[in-house]
Amino acid sequence: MQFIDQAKIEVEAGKGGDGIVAFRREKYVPTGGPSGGNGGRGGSVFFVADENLQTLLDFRYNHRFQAEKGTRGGPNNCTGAGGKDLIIEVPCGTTIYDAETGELLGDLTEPKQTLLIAQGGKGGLGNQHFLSNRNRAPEYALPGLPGEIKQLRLELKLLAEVGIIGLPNAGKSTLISSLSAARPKIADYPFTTLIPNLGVVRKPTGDGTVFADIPGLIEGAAHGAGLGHDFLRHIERTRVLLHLIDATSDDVVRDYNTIKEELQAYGRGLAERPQILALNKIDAVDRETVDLEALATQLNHLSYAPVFVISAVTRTGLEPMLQEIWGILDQMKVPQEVEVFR
Ligand SMILES: Nc1nc2c(ncn2[C@@H]2O[C@H](COP(=O)(O)OP(=O)(O)OP(=O)(O)O)[C@@H](O)[C@H]2O)c(=O)[nH]1
Ligand SMILES: [Mg+2]
Repeated sequence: MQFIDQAKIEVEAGKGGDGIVAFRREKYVPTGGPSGGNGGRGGSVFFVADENLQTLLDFRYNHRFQAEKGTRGGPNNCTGAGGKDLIIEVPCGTTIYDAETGELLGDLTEPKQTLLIAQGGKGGLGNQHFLSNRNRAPEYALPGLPGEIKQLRLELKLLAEVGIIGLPNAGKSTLISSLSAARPKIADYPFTTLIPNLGVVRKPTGDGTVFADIPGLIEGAAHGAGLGHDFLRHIERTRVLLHLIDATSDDVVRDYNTIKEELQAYGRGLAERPQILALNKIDAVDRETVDLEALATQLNHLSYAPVFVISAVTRTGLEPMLQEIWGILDQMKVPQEVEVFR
């Protein structure tokens, strides 16, 4: 499922260091020549594509980026130190526009791909540079030039990795808001008028993973009922399905099967996508009359998928469920080692 994540930032390259006015002062040399060094170059700003980043979430908290200034020139013709370049890491697939003109500045698609975005200012020339036959003692030097400043708009097509599915009212929207505090700013994807909820959930490693709450799954969705086709097409691009089932329903097995049949009817491998089940709303279940353990076991036998019992409202049981999801996603990233028999 694709969405567009956006961020607006300002980058400023470092100003060049000023050139200085100085003269040689040596023993027995009454009037030494000019010796003011040039200023150092200001640091530039670069973008680098990083395959471990998934979203532009970090830019929501950090809008302004500045590279280091160059330092002033020194006496004895010493050139000032250059400012350090600033490297900004962005997810692969980030497109960078000039926010003022709308001009496309670059598209970072490959890991480690680099783009110079704002050039550091040149250092100013020291007075030694202005020595001439006519002026043996120039009293002036040039200031460093300012670094480029740019207002940028970053755009990234987000891929939701985890799709939350289930019947209406199962608690999908509630779950996504319990799992994720921050939400990316989303521009709607052209072919749907309803925007599924997106949430970015942080892994223990700090990376963001995009979860999408996919509404509109009802009986007959695979044949186009409701918004079925559109949403099922979205799910095709997620890697793990989190199937939410209302534990207070009078027949959780029927509910599970309804969605399962829709996935099967749609085909294209959806029914075979790694899936985990979660019996939701356990806070509202009357434990006297409902045996949750037995229900979970029954669903597990039906689906061969891990089953968790959770409450999206009280946030019970969410942690182990997330652990399972991270495990599945990690396994999909790392190619399994293959044993070779000779
Ligand atoms: N007691 C309890 N109620 C819950 C829980 N999760 C969701 N609900 C309630 O269930 C109702 C439906 O929740 P939603 O999150 O809107 O469900 P949904 O799956 O997004 O529904 P649709 O968008 O219509 O498909 C709301 O009244 C929620 O407050 C839970 O863990 N416990
Ligand atoms: Mg909803």
